This record gives sequence, C-alpha cells and structure tokens, in this order.
Amino acid sequence: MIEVKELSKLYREGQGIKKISFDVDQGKAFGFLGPNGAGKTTTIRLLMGFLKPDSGQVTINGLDCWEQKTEVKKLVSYLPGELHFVESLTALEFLSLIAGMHRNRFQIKKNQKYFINALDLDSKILIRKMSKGMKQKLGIIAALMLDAKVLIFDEPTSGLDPLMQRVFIDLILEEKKRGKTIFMSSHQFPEIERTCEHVGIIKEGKLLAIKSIWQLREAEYQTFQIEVESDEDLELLKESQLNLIPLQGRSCIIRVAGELDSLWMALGQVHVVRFKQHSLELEEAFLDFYK
Ligand SMILES: Nc1ncnc2c1ncn2[C@@H]1O[C@H](COP(=O)(O)OP(=O)(O)OP(=O)(O)O)[C@@H](O)[C@H]1O
Repeated sequence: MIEVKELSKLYREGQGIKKISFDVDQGKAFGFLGPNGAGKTTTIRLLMGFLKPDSGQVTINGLDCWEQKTEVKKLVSYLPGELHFVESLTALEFLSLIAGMHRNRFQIKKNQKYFINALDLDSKILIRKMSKGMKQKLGIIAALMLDAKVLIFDEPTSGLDPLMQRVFIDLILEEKKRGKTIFMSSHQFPEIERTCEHVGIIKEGKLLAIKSIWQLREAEYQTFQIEVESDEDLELLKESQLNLIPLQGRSCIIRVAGELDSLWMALGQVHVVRFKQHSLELEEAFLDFYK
C-alpha cells in the first residue's frame, strides 16, 4: 500500500533524508523510530505530498504522492506532529467543521462520537482552554473519524497520559482489524512494539535497519540478578563465558541473548542464594541502534 524507493530530500543546509526505501502492506503497521532530527517528519511530509522529492519514488496505493497528491489525500488521514487548531472553536465545532468538508458526513459523525467516548474528551470545551494532551486527543479523533484507508501519524501519543496511550494502542489495533494501513513515527518503543509488524530505524537521514518486531524479540537479552553463597562461587561464574556485571557483595547481573543453556550450566556449578529475573529488555535491544 505504501512504497518508498530510494527516496531523498536534502534541505539547503544539507540535512534531510538520503535514499530511504521501505514498504508497508495493506492492513499492516510500520513504526518509524529515530532520535530528534533524524528525518521522520521529513519522510512523512514526502508521503503527504507537502514536499517534492529530490530523487526516488514515494507512492500510496500506486499513486505518486507528489504528482497525484489530491488523489492520495482522499486515501489518507494524517496527524501532524505539531497541531494547529482554530482556537476560538469548541472541540465539537472543530470536528463538525472537518466532517462538513467530507462527503460521508453521517458516518463521520457516528465515528466522531465513538472516538470522543473512547478517548474521554470533553468536546464542549473551547480549544483555547485545552491542555496539550486534550488537543492531542482532538487531533487523534479528527484523524480517526474520517475512516481513511491509510493512517499517517507523526508522534501520535506525545502529550498523552499513560492510560490514554493504552487507549490509543487499542484503537490502532481495532483500525488494523478493519484493514487499515498505518505508518507511525514515534519515540515510544512500547507503542510500536504493540501495534506494528515492522519497525524502521532512522538516524541522520539514513535508514539504519528495518526489523520485524519478531526479529527484535529474538535478539533480545534476558537479564538475571544472581547472588551466590561464597566468593569462590562468584569467581566460578566470572570464569564462565557469561556476560557478567559484578554488583556489591556476592551478587552480579548476568545478561543472556537467546538460549539459556549456558546460564543453567554455569549455575549448576555454584550455590545460588537469590535469583531474580529482570523485566524483558526489548526496548534496550532497540536502543542499541540509537548509539
Ligand atoms: N524546513 C526545513 N529546512 C531546513 N532543514 C530542515 C527543515 N525541516 C527539517 N530540517 C532538518 O532536517 C533534519 C530532519 O528533520 P525532521 O524534522 O525530519 O526530523 P525528525 O526525525 O522528525 O525529528 P524529531 O524527532 O525531533 O521530530 C533535521 O536536521 C532538521 O534540522
């Protein structure tokens, strides 16, 4: 549904994106992660036809995002990273204004109610009086209610509290069940992990890697905190080939990638007093890409 081939856009100062390629199948979600200034928003602007590529191709449903931008816009709903509203309207007035611009107005009104309830937004309040998080909810509702085939979201959960971040994830999963294709930039690994099949990691305008979430899980470390009975036991563990970080006393942290056989073998040689598994560190495996 989304195809990006060797896409480049350089700003006058030299930054931008260089030869980026990826695609997103219909009904799937692609997460786009990377540090500040990496090129996420630039890529999204090219997808939306706001910028003309220097070279390469970007299409949605076979339509060129620059040459056929009017047609593309009919398929896509977009949530910008920085939201600008008519501040003198209430949320409801703003949503009605957006609904009025579209043909399937009745269905949009129905969706609007559903998403207002799901995100628990007080829709009668003036936008001027809304907090950052409330404005973000309004932006999400405006984007989702249009029932577009493709959703392009730039940092959708920025400003949302943890409960609302969860609600957002559930809404995205519902949209996927309805066949929507989703492209989402983020700094939040957990929301990408829970919603996307693939994640692209961008840095300094270059796509460093595209990984399936499944691949990242395979590569993840498991971490254990272990206390042994004697100094000799600790020495034995240190002599093993395990990835070991000594702590105070006779305790240490051991990190294991993949199978745990080597850990069980080493622990079989010593007396273990305390054994604790730390929470999964998928996010840490991903963070290696940032360095
Ligand atoms: N209009 C512009 N003119 C010149 N340079 C720009 C422009 N927009 C972005 N850039 C530069 O291009 C690079 C990529 O910016 P972009 O906004 O795409 O990053 P991002 O990954 O979305 O960052 P963030 O996570 O901070 O939102 C940055 O170095 C930025 O300074």
